Amino acid sequence: MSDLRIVISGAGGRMGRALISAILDTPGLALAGALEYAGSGHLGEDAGLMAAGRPAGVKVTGVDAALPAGDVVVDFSTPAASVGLARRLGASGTPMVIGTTGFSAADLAALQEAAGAIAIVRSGNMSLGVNLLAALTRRVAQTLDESFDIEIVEMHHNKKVDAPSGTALLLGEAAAEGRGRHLDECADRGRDGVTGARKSGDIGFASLRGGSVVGEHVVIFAGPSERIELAHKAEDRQIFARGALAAARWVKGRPAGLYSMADVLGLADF
Ligand SMILES: NC(=O)C1=CN([C@@H]2O[C@H](COP(=O)(O)OP(=O)(O)OC[C@H]3O[C@@H](n4cnc5c(N)ncnc54)[C@H](OP(=O)(O)O)[C@@H]3O)[C@@H](O)[C@H]2O)C=CC1
Ligand SMILES: O=C(O)C1=N[C@H](C(=O)O)C[C@H](O)C1
Repeated sequence: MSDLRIVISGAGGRMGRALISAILDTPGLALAGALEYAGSGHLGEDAGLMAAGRPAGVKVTGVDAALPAGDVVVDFSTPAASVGLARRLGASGTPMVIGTTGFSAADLAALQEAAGAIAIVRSGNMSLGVNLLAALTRRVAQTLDESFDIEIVEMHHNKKVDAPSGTALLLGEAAAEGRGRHLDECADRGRDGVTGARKSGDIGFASLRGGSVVGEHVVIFAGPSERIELAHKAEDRQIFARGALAAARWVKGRPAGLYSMADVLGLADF
């Protein structure tokens, strides 16, 4: 069988480089393109040298040169870039895996629309561990009543630009779903000053930033005289790269639609 040809969008970033390195190390996968924006200082570099210190024979290019050779596009860039790319891929029918976070409600609506034309897997976290944690969070939230307050604490490196993290929101959505609610109705995304007592049923978020932390999340169920904590600690970005590449294999040939990592990992009915 021929190799799956993957185009990486956001190629020069932390995740872009982790993905290129993983593709070069994985039999059955081929790097077909490495995409950056028009003014990027990486344009023209060999993507393999940039990411892994060994040539791949694929240059970092703009969108026009990068897209045509790919079976699947894997995108870890910025919300505006991801939305633009998803719209553009509608014309070729090329499926897409999106790991980017920090989307607005309007961005998410645009991705939903784009998924009318192509298959898209989108997840705020591509790792097996976090997606299992989300399934556990849904179960625990379903089991406990609202005398248990749900708080989600996350910590990331000091270069991260969005908060709460995409993972924290994914976990919050799982908790809200477990309670039969929608996160938009009950999220408390930041406290400062005299905020008043905590509202029962809210799902609270707190974000810490510092150093080189890859990504840590704790879901706290704080009840009367006892507390349950479910936690995940990412030690290496390769866990996200592995998940994204599994999603790339899975999404090729799927009908148009918006899919999650729970679909890819078979956790949807967990
Ligand atoms: N779902 C998951 O499992 C994970 C998701 N993420 C998310 O992925 C995203 C990227 O993270 P990370 O790699 O750490 O961030 P980086 O800032 O290191 O990488 C983003 C890259 O995208 C580039 N870029 C900017 N605009 C465009 C464009 N129009 N087209 C193509 N590339 C563009 C940036 O270039 P420049 O730097 O020059 O602006 C940069 O090289 C974030 O939203 C992050 O939260 C991260 C890890 C795991
Ligand atoms: O920006 C990051 O680094 C990460 N972003 C994702 C998020 O927003 O949750 C996933 C991971 O935690 C790392």
